[in-house]
Amino acid sequence: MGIVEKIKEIEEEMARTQKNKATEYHLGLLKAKLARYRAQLLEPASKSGPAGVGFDVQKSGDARVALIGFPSVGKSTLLSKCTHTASETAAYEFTTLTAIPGVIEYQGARIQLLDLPGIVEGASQGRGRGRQVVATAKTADLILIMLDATKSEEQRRLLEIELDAVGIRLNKRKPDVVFKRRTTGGITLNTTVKLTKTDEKTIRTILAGYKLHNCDVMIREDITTDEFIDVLIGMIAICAEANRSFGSETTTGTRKYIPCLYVYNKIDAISLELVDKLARTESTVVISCEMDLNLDYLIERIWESLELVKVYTKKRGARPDLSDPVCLRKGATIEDVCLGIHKSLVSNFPLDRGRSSKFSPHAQKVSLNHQLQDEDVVSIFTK
Ligand SMILES: Nc1nc2c(ncn2[C@@H]2O[C@H](COP(=O)(O)OP(=O)(O)OP(=O)(O)O)[C@@H](O)[C@H]2O)c(=O)[nH]1
Ligand SMILES: [K+]
Ligand SMILES: [Mg+2]
Repeated sequence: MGIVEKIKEIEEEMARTQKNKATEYHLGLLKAKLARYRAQLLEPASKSGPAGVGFDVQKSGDARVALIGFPSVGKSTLLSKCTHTASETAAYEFTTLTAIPGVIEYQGARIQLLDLPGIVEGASQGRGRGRQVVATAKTADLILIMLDATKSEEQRRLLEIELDAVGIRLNKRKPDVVFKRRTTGGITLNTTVKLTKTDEKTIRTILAGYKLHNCDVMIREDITTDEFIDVLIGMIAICAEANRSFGSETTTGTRKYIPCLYVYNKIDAISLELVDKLARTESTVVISCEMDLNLDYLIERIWESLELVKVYTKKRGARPDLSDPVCLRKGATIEDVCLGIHKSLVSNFPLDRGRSSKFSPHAQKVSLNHQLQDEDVVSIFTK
């Protein structure tokens, strides 16, 4: 029996099984199996080359934003409007056949916007260039799911399914579970909160289902069985990857938690009522590329969603350089600033000295791992 049939069989059994306390444990096992088969399905085929590898476009700038959508929703039109790069646009599907990078300059940041080919249902399973597209999406700091406002609401869910299938979790936080593999000692399961949506027995069954007989698991939030399986598969993939030692973006089993904006284009062609309804939806921006509607607002929302912080650098005895900020991801440290300037700076960093402050005279000496706030001014002393 092939994997696809096995998956179908499990899905049927799950549909047949009533959901209650007595079956929870059995369902957990089925879910674990299902997730494992789906991950296998997405593994690169053994001989047919490195499927699941993204387009070979160099990352550049301070962040990468990927445009994902069905054909002809207006992805290339958007790139051509928001950046100095022209990407071919046309009324027929699959106009764009490769990844086309452009740059959005905003608030001193250089944001790479990637125009990608349109994808179709089943893209994640190797249809068309879809697999390459979704693999590229995995390398993004923000995903723009671009939708045609004149088409059915169904498109949005279909795209989410494709991204989910390659391990992309949109607008979700990674569940707080710590997992450590051991060679002996059995399973140690610790929780810091009361589990109300799953239970210890189910978790142990799932671990056994994965032949994980020796490990430490620490659960720090009230997760569901599905969430547990998801984190577990992600962690197994990371371990497998570490053993293989090639690029992290190639394995589909790993999970990536990426923020996402839903962008409805072509609002010039729908009713005002519908525009209003869509605009009120969470994480959603409505635009018209053709009529230049709301494009500035979209860029503002992109900037916000990326959560970049701007840091100014200052030479000793000089005023801070406000014209050329360094943009970093939220949570970035002094070490990241040093790495951005020159690799050797970190190794030469003598006594953990750096300074970070607002424009106040109360400069503060901080260490390499000090986290930066927006608009901090940083001076680096190597002696
Ligand atoms: N009415 C309307 N049409 C638009 C708008 N934006 C783009 N279009 C049209 O939609 C068609 C497709 O635009 P593209 O930018 O080529 O779409 P795409 O998503 O890049 O398409 P593929 O590369 O084939 O996947 C073109 O005929 C555009 O003129 C818009 O805001 N309103
Ligand atoms: K097109
Ligand atoms: Mg295009």
